[in-house]
Amino acid sequence: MRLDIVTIFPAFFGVLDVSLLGKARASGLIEVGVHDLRDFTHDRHRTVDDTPYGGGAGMVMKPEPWGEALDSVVTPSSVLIVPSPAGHPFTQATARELATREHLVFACGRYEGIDQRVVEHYSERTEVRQLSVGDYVLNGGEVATMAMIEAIGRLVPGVVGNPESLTEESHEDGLLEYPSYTKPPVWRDLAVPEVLLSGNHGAIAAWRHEQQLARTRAVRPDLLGTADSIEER
Ligand SMILES: COC(=O)c1ccnc(N)c1
Repeated sequence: MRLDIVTIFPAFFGVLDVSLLGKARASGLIEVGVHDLRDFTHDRHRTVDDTPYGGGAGMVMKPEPWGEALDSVVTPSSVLIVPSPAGHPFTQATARELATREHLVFACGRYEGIDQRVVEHYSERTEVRQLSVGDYVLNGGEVATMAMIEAIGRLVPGVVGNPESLTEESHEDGLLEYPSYTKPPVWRDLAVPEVLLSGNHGAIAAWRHEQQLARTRAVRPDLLGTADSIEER
């Protein structure tokens, strides 16, 4: 998989050289290119924004630099991802799907966003996905892009050492994950649930599934379908 990121803060993505993704890059599983949008400007001030047509507060990112920057990385088989609070929800299912793609390009907008014609133009040439990481606003797409890259990157085969650890996580099966415990068996008078020490794998699996259902009902009832589908889970 190759990732290309266009941003006015390229240094922000230096962290991709460490952590899990650092190893994925070193092993060649994931190639990452970070591009400074200002390198695609031609004026002395390296201008990337201007006032909005129709008035209003803030500034809008100009289409010309974005056109030159994206032309340098986007191909017909790319997925152009534009992080936006107005985007479709980015979920674990989205991450799973994008982890199967060969080339992802992230366009990190700032200010009041990118001139809409950029999305319009590239939608004619490649797959464009406007994606939101939650119902809140950030100052720029960089943090959202980092979150999406981590969620996607860890699902790329070979990136996470033990693929088993990916199957029992929150949202993988539509439920929140069960609580986890490790040694010591008692800590500050708090004991690990007996069933987990029983060695009875059937009882442990049943307890964990019940914990998933209880947690999901309590914290994220929106993830549960109709009543009958809950029992099927
Ligand atoms: C500027 O980008 C955002 O504010 C943003 C991007 C993706 N998801 C969000 N919830 C916000």
